[in-house]
Amino acid sequence: MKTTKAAAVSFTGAVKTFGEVRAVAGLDLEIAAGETVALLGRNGAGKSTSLSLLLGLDEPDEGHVELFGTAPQDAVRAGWVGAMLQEGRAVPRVTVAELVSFVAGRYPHPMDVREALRLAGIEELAGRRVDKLSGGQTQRVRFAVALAGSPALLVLDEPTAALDVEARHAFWASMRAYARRGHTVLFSTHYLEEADANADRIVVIDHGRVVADGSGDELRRAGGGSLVSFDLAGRGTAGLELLPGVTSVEVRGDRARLRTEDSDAAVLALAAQSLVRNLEVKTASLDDAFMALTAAPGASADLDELDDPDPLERV
Ligand SMILES: Nc1ncnc2c1ncn2[C@@H]1O[C@H](COP(=O)(O)OP(=O)(O)OP(=O)(O)O)[C@@H](O)[C@H]1O
Repeated sequence: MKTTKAAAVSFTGAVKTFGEVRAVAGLDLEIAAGETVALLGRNGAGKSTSLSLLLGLDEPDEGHVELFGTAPQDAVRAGWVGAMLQEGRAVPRVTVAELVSFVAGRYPHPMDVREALRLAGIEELAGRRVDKLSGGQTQRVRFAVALAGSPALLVLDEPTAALDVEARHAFWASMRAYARRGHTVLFSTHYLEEADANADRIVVIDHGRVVADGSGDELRRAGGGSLVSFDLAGRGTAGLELLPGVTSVEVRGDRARLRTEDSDAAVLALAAQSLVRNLEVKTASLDDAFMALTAAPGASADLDELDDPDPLERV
């Protein structure tokens, strides 16, 4: 039964196992109605499986998943949910407008078809056959299909994966416009900057459970702290892990980098040991924080990768 108080999305101890693999391993997550939430995680972290549970495409082995206080299948059947998934075969021989109209017709309070095409940026494709489109065009048709029912909850699995830069900007502008109307949006992505710019909240999952949940700034603080780099000039690394606030020590060639929660105290301690050659202090990026939050215990990060991230910070 739908109540105004119920969360839009609620995972309680959800588990989904495939043979030996615990794809979702005790997921607890609540998303309030009206929130826009990004789901981040490395390849295989469990994002798509979590979205399948949420959409009622799969059942959890343990725990519960609810949408608006009811079972996912019931919420989907009631027309409260629209989804854009990574896969899905194109329907042959129908036009874009026919497909979007067909989907809209299955919802109780659909969006005007032209409005859905406009929001997805594909008005000019209305008369084109859906099985004759490019990858990016197909992706935007999927977005129009997800919007067609004017759903209270919009679920988007890697929505910008095949889009060029201009299409990405247009997509996020439309997504935000839709969210501003009071709808709940949950999207998964590998693009940290896109998550930071377009979500109220970022949920990081790793090995099938939530490892961080907050705004981009909160994640930077939780996972990153500050990075203090300097030349070792032949000196060893013994004792560096004991300096104030230091949570990790990485060494590449003759250069060391400390991740620390107290960069001022760490720098003073380094100065006392005359270890301030080519000293550099910077706040961790969201990319750094993400890698720290999802790194396997004992894994060492590649300094080149951290110092020269992809402009879009894809993870
Ligand atoms: N149907 C399935 N059968 C067997 N294993 C599966 C199945 N679906 C997912 N898995 C495994 O479960 C784990 C989680 O996969 P999932 O697709 O949910 O991750 P993801 O975070 O969406 O990854 P990506 O970013 O690569 O899309 C992986 O180890 C994957 O190989």
